[in-house]
Amino acid sequence: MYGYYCLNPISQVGLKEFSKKYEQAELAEKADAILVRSADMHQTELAPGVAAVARAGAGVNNIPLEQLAKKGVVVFNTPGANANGVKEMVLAGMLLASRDIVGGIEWLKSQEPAEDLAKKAEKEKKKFAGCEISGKKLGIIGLGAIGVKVANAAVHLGMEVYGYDPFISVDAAWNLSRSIHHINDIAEIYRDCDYITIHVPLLKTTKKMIGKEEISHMKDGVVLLNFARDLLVDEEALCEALETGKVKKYVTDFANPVVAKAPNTLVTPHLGASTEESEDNCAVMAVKQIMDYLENGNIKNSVNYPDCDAGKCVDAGRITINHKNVPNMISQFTKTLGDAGVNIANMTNKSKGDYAYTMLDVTSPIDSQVAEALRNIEHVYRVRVVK
Ligand SMILES: NC(=O)c1ccc[n+]([C@@H]2O[C@H](COP(=O)([O-])OP(=O)(O)OC[C@H]3O[C@@H](n4cnc5c(N)ncnc54)[C@H](O)[C@@H]3O)[C@@H](O)[C@H]2O)c1
Ligand SMILES: O=C(O)[C@H](O)COP(=O)(O)O
Repeated sequence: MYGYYCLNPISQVGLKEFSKKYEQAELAEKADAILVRSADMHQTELAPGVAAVARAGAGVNNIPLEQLAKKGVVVFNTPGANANGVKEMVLAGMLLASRDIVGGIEWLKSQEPAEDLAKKAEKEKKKFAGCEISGKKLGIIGLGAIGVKVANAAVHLGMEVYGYDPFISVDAAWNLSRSIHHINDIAEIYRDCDYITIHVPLLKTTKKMIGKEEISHMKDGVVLLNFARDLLVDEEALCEALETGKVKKYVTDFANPVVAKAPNTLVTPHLGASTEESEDNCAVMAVKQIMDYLENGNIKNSVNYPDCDAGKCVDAGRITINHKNVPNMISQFTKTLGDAGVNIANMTNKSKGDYAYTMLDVTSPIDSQVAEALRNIEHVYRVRVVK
């Protein structure tokens, strides 16, 4: 039996994908795999039995990826599974920033339901008027799963769309509508766009990427949307720009004390992926990835180890090794197996940055002594006898 533990509530549709070989552990220490959404895992000490963490979602800044990689814990996410949910929120955000729809609704709620209400509303409506998004210029920073969907939808809404992503994937590029202007210099987005939306991961290199300098290059009255992570924006600089009207509206999915008291800000409580569909999609993908990893050792959509797929094991045994990406590891593995008289039928080795993963299918069952000998090799983080 395998055990899983959920650090956040995870969609039942996803959890039902677990086969009979799985049960929900009462304690995280008893689990082979952890499922998580936005819970902060940076201070969480995982038990040695935990082999995998699956983030049912995209952003992994809540997970200590390096630290877990060094313990041989593979961290997965679910790329694209909640992208449509976020896209719809971004479109709603642009519309809410363009006319004072929220203000209008609140005004009406505050009125007595008197006979002359319709007349009064006609008189007041100019206070809540605004502009249309059709014909306006939208700049998208980050053309991944979400950025591409926002770009294509905005084209259909009549916007002129400018996209910037120096690391765009081939898949994302293929999915992008041909009418999107591909921008190589982000300054063009700041200079020309009426609406700017950010869809990049929070990394050391992207933290506060929108600061005082960047805002100063933006058009007066720009609308800034942030459905990615709050720390991407220097919110002190942003508040100044909101006060002066340089930024007309800031639409963000991330509540914090700074934006909560800032003027001209529309804050939603991290709702981007909170739809039935996105929650189900993410959970299903996360669960499938965990099962394939625990049962077969295959890695798909990991963010700290390379993807590696050897299919189902048809030989007598399969052993997987998480290790540092340094010279002379494979020769030590093959020597250890060779010395123990174990014949290798198939071998796959992949690396990602400092970390590597080796899958070995062997023609005789692996005993615990051989596994222990592999564990004792320097720079080996984890050895699993999968079969
Ligand atoms: N509000 C929500 O509920 C919600 C939901 C999903 C994702 N997110 C956030 O949105 C982010 C993006 O999600 P995604 O699914 O599109 O991820 P993704 O990995 O598919 O796309 C991210 C894109 O950003 C690009 N990028 C990285 N650094 C860049 C830079 N400096 N400049 C321009 N582009 C850069 C990458 O090349 C990639 O194409 C996530 O990391 C997460 O933080 C928020
Ligand atoms: O990165 C993500 O996928 C989103 O921020 C969604 O987070 P959530 O799963 O906690 O809603």
